[in-house]
Amino acid sequence: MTGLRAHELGIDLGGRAVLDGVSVGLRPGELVGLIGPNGAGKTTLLGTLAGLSRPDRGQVSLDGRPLAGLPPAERARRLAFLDQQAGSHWPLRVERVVTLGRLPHADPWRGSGGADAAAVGRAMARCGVTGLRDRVVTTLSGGERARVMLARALAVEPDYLLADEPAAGLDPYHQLQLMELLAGLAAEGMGVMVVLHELALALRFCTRLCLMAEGGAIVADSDPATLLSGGRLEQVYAIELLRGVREGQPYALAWRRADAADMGGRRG
Ligand SMILES: Nc1ncnc2c1ncn2[C@@H]1O[C@H](COP(=O)(O)OP(=O)(O)OP(=O)(O)O)[C@@H](O)[C@H]1O
Repeated sequence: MTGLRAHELGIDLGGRAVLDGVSVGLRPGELVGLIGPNGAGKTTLLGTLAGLSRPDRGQVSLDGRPLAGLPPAERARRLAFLDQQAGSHWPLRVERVVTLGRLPHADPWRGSGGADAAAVGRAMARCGVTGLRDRVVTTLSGGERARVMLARALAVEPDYLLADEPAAGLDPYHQLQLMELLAGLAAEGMGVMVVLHELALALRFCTRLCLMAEGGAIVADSDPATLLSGGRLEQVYAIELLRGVREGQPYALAWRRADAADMGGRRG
C-alpha cells in the first residue's frame, strides 16, 4: 500500500490525550492541508507522521511498513519535516544551510558530489533564494529565512514533505509563491502535507483538507469544495465565513467570530 499512513494514533501529553484515534493518509501526488484551531493537535500529528515522536497508541506506516522499523537514514531520505520554528542559530552561509539537507544522502566513502550540488542548486532556485546564497542566515528577515529552510527540506529530495505552517510570516506574494511551489511538487509526484492557518490558501491550493478539532480528532477529510459546502469549518472554528466563487473555484475568508457580540468568546 503506497503512502504514509497514521493508523488510529493516540498521543498523551501532560496527562491528557492530545491525539485520539486519528487515522489519515498521504499519497504521492497529493497536497493535503492540515487545518484546525490552535491546540487541536496539528503539529503533534505532523511530527508523529514524520517519525519524530512515537505514538502511545496506533502506528505510522510508510508504504505498508511500520515507520518505527525503518532505518533512520532511509526515513530521513524519504520524509522531510519542516519545523514551525525552523531556523539556524549558527551564522552559516545560506548555501551551507541548504546543503545540510543532503546529510541523509551522505556517503562517507565518496563525500558530497555533483548530484548533491545539483540538488542544492535546484532547491535554492525553486525557493527563490539563489541570490541569497552568500548571505549569513542569521542576518535574513523572517520570510527570507523561511524560504531558506524550505530549500533545505527540498534539497533532501524526499518522497514526502511535511511542513508545519510554512506560510506563517510570508507576505501575500510569497505565500502564493509558496503554495504554487507546493502544488508543483505534488504535481510532480511528491506527497505534501502542510499545516495552514490561512483558510483561503488552504481552500484554493490543497487537493484535500483534513480538519482537526479541539480534542485531537480529524472531523472532516475531503476535497476543499466538499468541505466548504458543509458547515463544519464554521462550526469547528466558531466563525462566520465570507464565501464566493472566483474563476469557477469556491473560496472563503474568515469574516467574524460566530460569537462576536460576546467579548469573552466561546473559544479560549
Ligand atoms: N509537551 C507537551 N506537554 C503537554 N502538553 C502539550 C505538549 N506539547 C503539546 N501539548 C498540547 O497538545 C495540544 C496540541 O498541541 P499542538 O502543538 O499539536 O497543536 P496545534 O494544532 O499544532 O496548535 P497551533 O495551531 O497553536 O500551532 C495543545 O493543547 C498543547 O498545549
